[in-house]
Amino acid sequence: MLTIEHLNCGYGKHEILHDISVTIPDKKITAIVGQSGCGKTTFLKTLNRMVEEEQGYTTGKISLGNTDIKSISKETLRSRIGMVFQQPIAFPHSIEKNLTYVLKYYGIRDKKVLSEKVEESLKKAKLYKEVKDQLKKSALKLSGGQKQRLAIARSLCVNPEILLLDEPCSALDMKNTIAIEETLMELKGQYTFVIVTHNLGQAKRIADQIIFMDQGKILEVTDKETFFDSPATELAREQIQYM
Ligand SMILES: Nc1ncnc2c1ncn2[C@@H]1O[C@H](COP(=O)(O)OP(=O)(O)OP(=O)(O)O)[C@@H](O)[C@H]1O
Repeated sequence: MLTIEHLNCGYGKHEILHDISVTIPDKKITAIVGQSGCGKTTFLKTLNRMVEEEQGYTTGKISLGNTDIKSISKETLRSRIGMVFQQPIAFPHSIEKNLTYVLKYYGIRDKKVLSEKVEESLKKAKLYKEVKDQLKKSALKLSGGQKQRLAIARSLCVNPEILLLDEPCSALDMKNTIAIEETLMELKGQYTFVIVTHNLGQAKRIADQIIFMDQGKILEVTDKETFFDSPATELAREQIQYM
Protein backbone atom coordinates (compact mmCIF):
# COMPACT_ATOMS: atom_id res chain seq x y z
CA MET A 1 0.00 0.00 0.00
CA LEU A 2 1.15 3.51 -0.82
CA THR A 3 0.39 6.14 1.80
CA ILE A 4 0.79 9.83 1.07
CA GLU A 5 0.82 12.22 4.05
CA HIS A 6 0.83 16.01 3.85
CA LEU A 7 2.63 16.06 0.52
CA ASN A 8 3.63 19.39 -0.97
CA CYS A 9 5.52 19.57 -4.23
CA GLY A 10 6.80 22.35 -6.43
CA TYR A 11 9.44 23.67 -8.78
CA GLY A 12 11.59 26.54 -7.51
CA LYS A 13 9.32 28.92 -5.63
CA HIS A 14 6.20 27.67 -7.38
CA GLU A 15 4.26 25.20 -5.22
CA ILE A 16 2.12 22.90 -7.39
CA LEU A 17 0.72 20.36 -4.89
CA HIS A 18 -0.65 21.48 -1.55
CA ASP A 19 -1.02 19.22 1.49
CA ILE A 20 -2.03 16.01 -0.27
CA SER A 21 -2.94 13.07 1.96
CA VAL A 22 -4.38 9.90 0.44
CA THR A 23 -3.96 6.14 0.42
CA ILE A 24 -3.55 4.11 -2.76
CA PRO A 25 -5.11 0.68 -2.15
CA ASP A 26 -3.32 -2.51 -3.17
CA LYS A 27 -4.32 -4.45 -6.28
CA LYS A 28 -6.87 -1.89 -7.41
CA ILE A 29 -6.99 0.74 -10.13
CA THR A 30 -6.89 4.31 -8.82
CA ALA A 31 -7.66 7.03 -11.38
CA ILE A 32 -6.46 10.60 -10.86
CA VAL A 33 -8.79 13.01 -12.63
CA GLY A 34 -9.24 16.77 -12.78
CA GLN A 35 -8.92 19.73 -15.09
CA SER A 36 -5.84 20.36 -17.19
CA GLY A 37 -2.98 21.84 -15.18
CA CYS A 38 -4.36 20.85 -11.75
CA GLY A 39 -1.23 18.80 -10.97
CA LYS A 40 -2.22 15.21 -11.83
CA THR A 41 1.04 14.35 -13.61
CA THR A 42 3.14 16.11 -11.00
CA PHE A 43 1.41 14.08 -8.29
CA LEU A 44 2.04 10.85 -10.20
CA LYS A 45 5.72 11.75 -10.60
CA THR A 46 6.14 12.24 -6.86
CA LEU A 47 5.19 8.60 -6.28
CA ASN A 48 8.40 7.17 -7.77
CA ARG A 49 10.53 10.31 -7.25
CA MET A 50 10.53 11.13 -10.98
CA VAL A 51 9.76 14.70 -9.98
CA GLU A 52 13.30 14.96 -8.63
CA GLU A 53 14.68 14.42 -12.15
CA GLU A 54 13.08 17.75 -13.08
CA GLN A 55 14.52 19.51 -10.01
CA GLY A 56 11.16 19.42 -8.26
CA TYR A 57 11.06 19.42 -4.45
CA THR A 58 8.71 17.55 -2.14
CA THR A 59 7.89 17.80 1.54
CA GLY A 60 5.69 15.47 3.56
CA LYS A 61 5.91 11.70 3.45
CA ILE A 62 5.19 8.94 0.95
CA SER A 63 5.43 5.40 2.30
CA LEU A 64 5.56 2.15 0.35
CA GLY A 65 4.35 -0.32 2.94
CA ASN A 66 6.09 0.97 6.07
CA THR A 67 9.10 2.45 4.29
CA ASP A 68 9.58 6.11 3.40
CA ILE A 69 10.31 6.14 -0.35
CA LYS A 70 13.13 8.65 0.23
CA SER A 71 15.06 5.91 2.00
CA ILE A 72 14.81 3.57 -1.01
CA SER A 73 17.34 4.04 -3.83
CA LYS A 74 15.76 5.41 -7.01
CA GLU A 75 16.76 2.28 -8.98
CA THR A 76 15.11 -0.05 -6.48
CA LEU A 77 12.10 2.22 -6.09
CA ARG A 78 11.52 2.34 -9.86
CA SER A 79 11.73 -1.43 -10.12
CA ARG A 80 9.00 -1.58 -7.47
CA ILE A 81 6.99 1.36 -8.84
CA GLY A 82 7.16 1.39 -12.66
CA MET A 83 5.92 4.14 -14.95
CA VAL A 84 4.35 4.29 -18.40
CA PHE A 85 4.23 7.64 -20.18
CA GLN A 86 1.77 9.42 -22.44
CA GLN A 87 3.85 8.99 -25.60
CA PRO A 88 4.64 5.32 -26.21
CA ILE A 89 8.38 4.80 -25.95
CA ALA A 90 10.10 2.09 -27.99
CA PHE A 91 13.88 2.04 -28.05
CA PRO A 92 15.62 1.57 -31.43
CA HIS A 93 16.35 -2.08 -30.82
CA SER A 94 14.57 -5.37 -31.37
CA ILE A 95 11.30 -6.02 -29.54
CA GLU A 96 13.11 -8.60 -27.41
CA LYS A 97 15.99 -6.27 -26.53
CA ASN A 98 13.52 -3.58 -25.43
CA LEU A 99 12.76 -5.94 -22.55
CA THR A 100 16.04 -7.80 -21.99
CA TYR A 101 18.09 -4.65 -21.50
CA VAL A 102 15.91 -3.74 -18.50
CA LEU A 103 16.15 -7.26 -17.12
CA LYS A 104 19.94 -7.22 -17.58
CA TYR A 105 20.13 -3.84 -15.84
CA TYR A 106 18.50 -5.51 -12.86
CA GLY A 107 21.05 -8.34 -12.96
CA ILE A 108 19.28 -11.13 -14.85
CA ARG A 109 21.74 -12.83 -17.24
CA ASP A 110 20.51 -16.40 -17.67
CA LYS A 111 19.30 -16.72 -21.28
CA LYS A 112 16.48 -19.13 -20.44
CA VAL A 113 15.19 -16.87 -17.65
CA LEU A 114 15.46 -13.84 -19.94
CA SER A 115 13.44 -15.48 -22.68
CA GLU A 116 10.83 -16.75 -20.19
CA LYS A 117 10.44 -13.27 -18.74
CA VAL A 118 10.17 -11.69 -22.20
CA GLU A 119 7.39 -14.11 -23.14
CA GLU A 120 5.60 -13.75 -19.80
CA SER A 121 5.58 -9.95 -19.82
CA LEU A 122 4.53 -9.73 -23.48
CA LYS A 123 1.66 -12.08 -22.67
CA LYS A 124 0.62 -9.98 -19.70
CA ALA A 125 0.59 -6.87 -21.89
CA LYS A 126 -1.46 -8.74 -24.53
CA LEU A 127 1.20 -8.27 -27.19
CA TYR A 128 2.71 -11.75 -27.41
CA LYS A 129 0.39 -13.23 -30.03
CA GLU A 130 1.03 -10.34 -32.40
CA VAL A 131 4.83 -10.31 -32.11
CA LYS A 132 5.90 -13.82 -31.15
CA ASP A 133 7.38 -14.50 -34.60
CA GLN A 134 9.15 -11.16 -34.88
CA LEU A 135 10.90 -10.72 -31.54
CA LYS A 136 14.19 -9.95 -33.33
CA LYS A 137 12.61 -7.23 -35.45
CA SER A 138 12.89 -3.55 -34.67
CA ALA A 139 10.41 -2.26 -32.10
CA LEU A 140 10.24 0.97 -34.11
CA LYS A 141 8.08 -0.89 -36.66
CA LEU A 142 5.31 -1.46 -34.13
CA SER A 143 2.14 0.64 -34.21
CA GLY A 144 1.51 3.26 -31.51
CA GLY A 145 -0.82 0.93 -29.62
CA GLN A 146 1.67 -1.94 -29.84
CA LYS A 147 4.49 0.35 -28.64
CA GLN A 148 2.40 1.34 -25.62
CA ARG A 149 1.74 -2.34 -24.82
CA LEU A 150 5.50 -2.93 -25.22
CA ALA A 151 6.10 -0.11 -22.71
CA ILE A 152 3.70 -1.82 -20.30
CA ALA A 153 5.49 -5.16 -20.85
CA ARG A 154 8.83 -3.42 -20.19
CA SER A 155 7.56 -2.08 -16.89
CA LEU A 156 6.03 -5.41 -15.90
CA CYS A 157 9.07 -7.55 -16.76
CA VAL A 158 10.85 -6.58 -13.52
CA ASN A 159 7.74 -7.51 -11.56
CA PRO A 160 6.84 -4.18 -9.93
CA GLU A 161 4.25 -3.88 -7.18
CA ILE A 162 2.80 -0.67 -8.58
CA LEU A 163 2.50 0.69 -12.10
CA LEU A 164 1.96 4.43 -12.67
CA LEU A 165 0.39 5.35 -16.01
CA ASP A 166 0.29 8.94 -17.25
CA GLU A 167 -2.48 9.33 -19.85
CA PRO A 168 -1.37 6.05 -21.47
CA CYS A 169 -4.15 6.07 -24.07
CA SER A 170 -4.26 9.72 -25.09
CA ALA A 171 -2.23 9.07 -28.26
CA LEU A 172 -4.17 5.92 -29.16
CA ASP A 173 -7.33 5.12 -31.09
CA MET A 174 -10.36 3.47 -29.49
CA LYS A 175 -9.36 -0.10 -30.38
CA ASN A 176 -5.93 0.25 -28.79
CA THR A 177 -7.41 2.13 -25.83
CA ILE A 178 -9.78 -0.75 -25.16
CA ALA A 179 -6.91 -3.26 -25.45
CA ILE A 180 -4.98 -1.36 -22.77
CA GLU A 181 -8.03 -0.98 -20.53
CA GLU A 182 -8.67 -4.74 -20.80
CA THR A 183 -5.04 -5.44 -19.96
CA LEU A 184 -5.23 -3.31 -16.80
CA MET A 185 -8.52 -4.88 -15.74
CA GLU A 186 -7.08 -8.38 -16.17
CA LEU A 187 -3.90 -7.57 -14.27
CA LYS A 188 -5.33 -5.61 -11.38
CA GLY A 189 -5.48 -8.67 -9.13
CA GLN A 190 -1.68 -8.88 -9.46
CA TYR A 191 -0.59 -5.23 -9.49
CA THR A 192 -1.64 -1.86 -8.14
CA PHE A 193 -2.33 0.68 -10.87
CA VAL A 194 -2.46 4.47 -10.62
CA ILE A 195 -3.59 6.08 -13.84
CA VAL A 196 -3.82 9.76 -14.73
CA THR A 197 -6.57 10.30 -17.25
CA HIS A 198 -8.47 13.28 -18.63
CA ASN A 199 -11.01 10.79 -19.94
CA LEU A 200 -13.75 10.43 -17.32
CA GLY A 201 -15.33 7.65 -19.39
CA GLN A 202 -12.11 5.68 -19.00
CA ALA A 203 -12.06 6.30 -15.25
CA LYS A 204 -15.65 5.08 -15.07
CA ARG A 205 -14.86 1.95 -17.07
CA ILE A 206 -11.78 0.78 -15.21
CA ALA A 207 -11.16 2.56 -11.89
CA ASP A 208 -12.00 1.31 -8.42
CA GLN A 209 -10.97 4.49 -6.60
CA ILE A 210 -11.14 8.05 -7.96
CA ILE A 211 -8.93 10.92 -6.81
CA PHE A 212 -10.43 14.19 -8.00
CA MET A 213 -7.99 17.12 -8.00
CA ASP A 214 -8.24 20.84 -8.53
CA GLN A 215 -5.52 23.50 -8.30
CA GLY A 216 -3.00 21.19 -6.68
CA LYS A 217 -5.37 19.90 -4.03
CA ILE A 218 -7.48 16.80 -3.64
CA LEU A 219 -11.16 17.70 -3.58
CA GLU A 220 -12.51 14.19 -3.35
CA VAL A 221 -11.31 10.59 -2.89
CA THR A 222 -13.97 8.00 -3.25
CA ASP A 223 -15.04 4.78 -4.91
CA LYS A 224 -16.06 5.08 -8.54
CA GLU A 225 -19.78 4.53 -7.95
CA THR A 226 -20.02 7.33 -5.40
CA PHE A 227 -18.00 9.70 -7.56
CA PHE A 228 -20.13 9.25 -10.66
CA ASP A 229 -23.52 8.82 -8.94
CA SER A 230 -23.25 11.51 -6.29
CA PRO A 231 -20.10 13.63 -6.56
CA ALA A 232 -19.33 15.73 -3.50
CA THR A 233 -18.36 18.93 -5.31
CA GLU A 234 -20.06 21.18 -7.82
CA LEU A 235 -16.93 21.09 -10.00
CA ALA A 236 -17.03 17.30 -10.26
CA ARG A 237 -20.78 17.44 -10.99
CA GLU A 238 -20.15 19.87 -13.86
CA GLN A 239 -17.39 17.72 -15.36
CA ILE A 240 -19.41 14.52 -15.10
CA GLN A 241 -22.35 16.26 -16.78
CA TYR A 242 -20.20 17.03 -19.85
CA MET A 243 -18.44 13.67 -20.17
N1 LIG B 1 9.06 20.43 -14.77
C1 LIG B 1 8.28 21.46 -14.42
N2 LIG B 1 8.81 22.66 -14.07
C2 LIG B 1 8.02 23.70 -13.71
N3 LIG B 1 6.67 23.66 -13.66
C3 LIG B 1 6.10 22.48 -14.00
C4 LIG B 1 6.85 21.34 -14.42
N4 LIG B 1 5.99 20.32 -14.69
C5 LIG B 1 4.74 20.82 -14.47
N5 LIG B 1 4.81 22.11 -14.07
C6 LIG B 1 3.66 22.97 -13.74
O1 LIG B 1 2.87 22.29 -12.79
C7 LIG B 1 1.50 22.56 -12.99
C8 LIG B 1 0.74 21.26 -13.04
O2 LIG B 1 1.13 20.54 -14.19
P1 LIG B 1 0.75 19.01 -14.41
O3 LIG B 1 1.35 18.57 -15.70
O4 LIG B 1 1.09 18.25 -13.19
O5 LIG B 1 -0.84 19.11 -14.53
P2 LIG B 1 -1.88 18.06 -15.15
O6 LIG B 1 -3.10 18.13 -14.29
O7 LIG B 1 -1.24 16.73 -15.32
O8 LIG B 1 -2.19 18.73 -16.56
P3 LIG B 1 -2.65 18.07 -17.95
O9 LIG B 1 -3.98 17.40 -17.70
O10 LIG B 1 -2.78 19.24 -18.86
O11 LIG B 1 -1.57 17.11 -18.37
C9 LIG B 1 1.40 23.40 -14.27
O12 LIG B 1 1.26 24.75 -13.90
C10 LIG B 1 2.72 23.16 -14.94
O13 LIG B 1 3.12 24.27 -15.71
